[in-house]
Amino acid sequence: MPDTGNPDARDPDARDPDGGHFDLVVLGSGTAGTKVATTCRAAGWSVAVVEVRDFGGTCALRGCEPKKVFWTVAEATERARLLAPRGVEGGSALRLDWGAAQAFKRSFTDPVPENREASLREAGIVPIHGQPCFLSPDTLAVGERRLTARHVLIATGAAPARLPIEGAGLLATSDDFLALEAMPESLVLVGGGYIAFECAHLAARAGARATIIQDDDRPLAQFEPELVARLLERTRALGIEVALNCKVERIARRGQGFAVECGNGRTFEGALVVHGLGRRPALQALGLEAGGVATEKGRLSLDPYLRSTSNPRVFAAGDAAAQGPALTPVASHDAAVVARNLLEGCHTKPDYGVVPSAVFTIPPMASVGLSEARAREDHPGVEVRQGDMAGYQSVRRTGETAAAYKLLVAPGSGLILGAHLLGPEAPEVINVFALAMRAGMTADDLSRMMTAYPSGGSNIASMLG
Ligand SMILES: Cc1cc2nc3c(=O)[nH]c(=O)nc-3n(C[C@H](O)[C@H](O)[C@H](O)COP(=O)(O)OP(=O)(O)OC[C@H]3O[C@@H](n4cnc5c(N)ncnc54)[C@H](O)[C@@H]3O)c2cc1C
Ligand SMILES: NC(=O)c1ccc[n+]([C@@H]2O[C@H](COP(=O)([O-])OP(=O)(O)OC[C@H]3O[C@@H](n4cnc5c(N)ncnc54)[C@H](O)[C@@H]3O)[C@@H](O)[C@H]2O)c1
Repeated sequence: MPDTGNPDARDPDARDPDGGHFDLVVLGSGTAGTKVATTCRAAGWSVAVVEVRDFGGTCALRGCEPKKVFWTVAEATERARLLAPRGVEGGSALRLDWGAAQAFKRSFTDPVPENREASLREAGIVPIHGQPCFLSPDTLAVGERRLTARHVLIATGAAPARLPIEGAGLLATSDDFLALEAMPESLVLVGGGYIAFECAHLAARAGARATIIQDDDRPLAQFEPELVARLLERTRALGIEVALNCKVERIARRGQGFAVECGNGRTFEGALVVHGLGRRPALQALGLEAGGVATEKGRLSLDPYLRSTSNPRVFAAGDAAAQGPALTPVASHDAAVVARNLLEGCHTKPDYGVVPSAVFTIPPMASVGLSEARAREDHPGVEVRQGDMAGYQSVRRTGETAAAYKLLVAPGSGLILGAHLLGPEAPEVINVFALAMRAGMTADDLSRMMTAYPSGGSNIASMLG
């Protein structure tokens, strides 16, 4: 450990095994917490990270990473199936083997807690297991242990939103879904957002009968309606039922499985019912009142620098802060902002202007920047360039039939305001649009850019016309 001249930094754990004073106590070891902890530690601060579950956070253990492992296997299966009549002999008989994919997933997730904890220790950070609870504005209890802190970072992530209906306790979570050893023969996904669509697409490829229930007529409302409509068509063609305008009112056990009853009289049955109703900041049991940390409607009250409005020693980042979309790159961005504000004084605000995101269905859908509706409000006369891509060679050679784009270009300046893509390479190609937007490139600049050919990126010039 480098000698920083700060006595707390030498080894706070050894100095006071039952507690200790730290420059920074971080609550949560996910993307946001780990990045702030390591950045401040590298600057010589004494840092502890308190984690109530395994070290590693949602993305690495129960979110993006394990989901993308399953997606990669499912996508390979689907690709082979689609290309079966075009030369992949035996492709139509292929199916996702969930048990084998689960074992593959665990080869990624199982080592994470030990590795994350070891790398924190190596950096000179003190990892602490347990549930932290504020006792006062600068003191926390973790079991019997007492920690005092110059600063506290709340990076506890999010948890499934509470559903105030009878039988809500019967809902499985995305954690449970991603931990399944075998895929049940049927499942109902309540909510029509990222989690429901991603899980339903995986489940269908593993042979399950999947039903998505959405309370209104706008599933995946963060994405463009035309692209969502195309994805819905493709989703239904896979045999996934998508029930719109169905508000769940009661969940009950029925036989070996469950019945989900909706306000409009419809009932859906499945061996498993999965929560996909949104996630909220995980702030329970933190003793925020004792810490003088104000909340409003279940969210932390933060200033533009991600600092508590009521306790200036406390900051928040990522899903717990809930200032930007609940996504890993946002957690990472928040963390960089908070670390700067802690180390250099509060001058930096987060910038959520260019946040690319993808829903990992098969085919996937991706988006960055403004929606058409928003662009029309903010930029009257916005140019909308849109079209179907099913006939593009890069799409045709995958066998995929659902592919489309919508690009929004500012009138006059020609700047790209938003890009929305559906199709096999959407999550990769969207990053090119994100880069162009971040760099302030115009649509003309971008269409003049050389791209490797043939690739998903080489479609950009055609899309821009
Ligand atoms: C199924 C799923 C799939 C996802 N897929 C994607 C994706 O493909 N791309 C993407 O960008 N985003 C995805 N996300 C969102 C992404 O995972 C989160 O936005 C990101 O992990 C947030 O990081 P964070 O550091 O804020 O919180 P987290 O990673 O959730 O870390 C919070 C940590 O705090 C701990 N904690 C909770 N309460 C306490 C407490 N009281 N005390 C101490 N510790 C506590 C938790 O155990 C956790 O380790 C997905 C989310 C889910 C659920
Ligand atoms: N690929 C990714 O980046 C990814 C994947 C998974 C999760 N996430 C993150 O996690 C968050 C949570 O995911 P999620 O899918 O749970 O939430 P979500 O916000 O994406 O979707 C929730 C859906 O449930 C619907 N809904 C709400 N109440 C309902 C009710 N009573 N009955 C029926 N439908 C109802 C909403 O209208 C919405 O369509 C996402 O918003 C996203 O930020 C990201």
